[in-house]
Amino acid sequence: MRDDELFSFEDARQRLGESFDPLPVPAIPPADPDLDRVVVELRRLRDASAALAMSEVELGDIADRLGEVASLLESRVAGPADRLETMWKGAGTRRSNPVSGPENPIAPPVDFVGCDDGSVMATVTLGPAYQGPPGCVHGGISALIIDHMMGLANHWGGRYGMTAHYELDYRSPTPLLQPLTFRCWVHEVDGRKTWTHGTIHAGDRLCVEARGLFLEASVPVPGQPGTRSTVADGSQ
Ligand SMILES: CCCCCCCC(=O)SCCNC(=O)CCNC(=O)[C@H](O)C(C)(C)COP(=O)(O)OP(=O)(O)OC[C@H]1O[C@@H](n2cnc3c(N)ncnc32)[C@H](O)[C@@H]1OP(=O)(O)O
Repeated sequence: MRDDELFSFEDARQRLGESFDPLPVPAIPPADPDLDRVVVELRRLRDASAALAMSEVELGDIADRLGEVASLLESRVAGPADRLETMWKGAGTRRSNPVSGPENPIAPPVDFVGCDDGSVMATVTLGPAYQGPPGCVHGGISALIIDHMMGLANHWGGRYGMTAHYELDYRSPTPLLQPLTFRCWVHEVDGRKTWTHGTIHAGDRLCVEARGLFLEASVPVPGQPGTRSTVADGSQ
């Protein structure tokens, strides 16, 4: 097989044959609209804070005001252990995962689309909060997004599993502040094993190639004795 064939998604669906039976992810149930608004505001703070160091802002006053809000929230929300249990109810972690979760301020967020060709695709522009080399996306952020997206591509291809092995080639710098196209697709399946590939492009330029091996597996769900999650659909 030629190297470029390893990174061709166009025949992903054909390659999967009869086993390509997309399992659409149901729409995320809406939450209290004010909850989503809170996270939108937190993301604005995240992006603004990346530029504070050289600003003219009176930072002492800002720190005091943010501290008041943080104290108010901390005194009223469940602790991390309780939250780990409740976040598996309803939409599961689809609302809280660090890549696309509307409740997670560190999620850029990334919105994914399942394509007829068997791949999953997303276009996202990342800002300075995700910087690694000057003006470029941190390599770990690229890895985070693709790993998560491979899980969705597996789901879209009728597969599931946990990442057992994952490798990336960073082919050229991945720019901040420009639209990036992420694409992932199931490359090969064998029993419990799914090999999934992914790419990031800036325009026509290839930035990252990734390969992952996923193994069918399950883990216990916090707070639900006897229940295990297969990481099949992003929630259960
Ligand atoms: C929808 C949203 C999705 C989000 C997706 C996010 C994806 C993730 O980040 S998952 C989190 C990161 N991954 C993990 O934490 C996994 C931790 N690892 C594990 O739990 C285990 O190693 C697990 C379950 C993957 C495999 O364990 P186990 O089932 O015992 O596998 P095991 O029986 O040893 O091996 C099965 C086969 O896989 C192969 N294999 C196992 N691990 C590897 C590996 N790292 N590299 C290559 N091959 C491997 C074995 O050689 C064996 O092959 P064969 O059957 O041909 O002999």
